[in-house]
Amino acid sequence: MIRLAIQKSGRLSEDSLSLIRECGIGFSSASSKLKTEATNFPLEILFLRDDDIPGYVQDGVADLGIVGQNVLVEAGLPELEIEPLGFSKCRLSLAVPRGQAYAAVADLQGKNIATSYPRILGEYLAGEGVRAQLHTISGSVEIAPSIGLADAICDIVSSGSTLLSNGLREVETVFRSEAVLIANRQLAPDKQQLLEQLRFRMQAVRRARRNKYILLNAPAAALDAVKALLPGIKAPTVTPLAEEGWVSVQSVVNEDDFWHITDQLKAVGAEGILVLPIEKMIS
Ligand SMILES: Nc1ncnc2c1ncn2[C@@H]1O[C@H](COP(=O)(O)OP(=O)(O)OP(=O)(O)O)[C@@H](O)[C@H]1O
Ligand SMILES: O=P(O)(O)OC[C@H]1O[C@H](OP(=O)(O)OP(=O)(O)O)[C@H](O)[C@@H]1O
Ligand SMILES: [Mg+2]
Repeated sequence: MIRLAIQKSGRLSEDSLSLIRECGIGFSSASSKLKTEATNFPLEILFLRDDDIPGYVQDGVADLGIVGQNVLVEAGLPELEIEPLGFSKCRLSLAVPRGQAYAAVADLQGKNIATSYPRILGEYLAGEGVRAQLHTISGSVEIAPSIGLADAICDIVSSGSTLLSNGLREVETVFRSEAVLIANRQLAPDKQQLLEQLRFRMQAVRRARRNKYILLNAPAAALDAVKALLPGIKAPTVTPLAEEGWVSVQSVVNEDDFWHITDQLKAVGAEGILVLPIEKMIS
């Protein structure tokens, strides 16, 4: 049995649970339960505050964890990271009141900065040669300037709407973060094997999420152009259509390139383009 710690409730919870489910692992998740066992994989899930997860994995209380890189690095345990998971992407940024003049990070010299990330911010400012007083607070950091607690803040930003509604302006990106899988460094061989199985499934799920299955019809004369646009995993599948001079092409396309490639496919004469989600993708 391997133990995985995930956030009980917050920004990481839903995506962590869906990732485990998409790995084909079933479990019951009553919101009051702090621990559950998977029904079809030797896995126990612990539901914790995210700040506690790196320490628990380091100490072996949990074998694995899902946590934001911001929390992991702030805990001083970046070496526990083994796999980026592609969700909960955000950044740690410095922000100042909108009306306040700001040209460069040197303007923060001698200022009071409120943050929940004193280690990451401290290292960043030291790298920039700036000395400032850091005030560590554990939440609602964005209100610090308006209540006279600080001249600037450093906190998590995603859409920027929290900064906007608190009259703040983002001025520097200090750190970029996403959710990662972390693991204890001294797992017993049987747990190491379970970790590898889980990691393999997570990679297949992530690869599938990043790609789409594409089917289209094209004039045979345009086949070389279509093949060049859709190289697929190895090569696209090409089958003749019942109509002379036409072929059907099936391939895999990266989600990020999808719209751009579709425009080019239409330009070379492709028709009836169908795009389907992929459930798992094993390379
Ligand atoms: N707005 C956001 N967009 C994307 N990711 C975010 C956002 N806010 C936070 N995150 C990521 O999700 C993690 C958890 O955020 P959340 O706000 O739920 O933490 P928390 O309030 O500290 O939770 P807990 O109660 O578990 O301590 C953060 O550490 C960060 O990695
Ligand atoms: O740039 P935005 O999209 O506005 O996101 C940023 C906000 O999101 C997080 O807080 P969250 O909403 O998770 O609440 P919390 O402070 O209770 O953790 C974070 O602490 C910021 O305040
Ligand atoms: Mg927390």
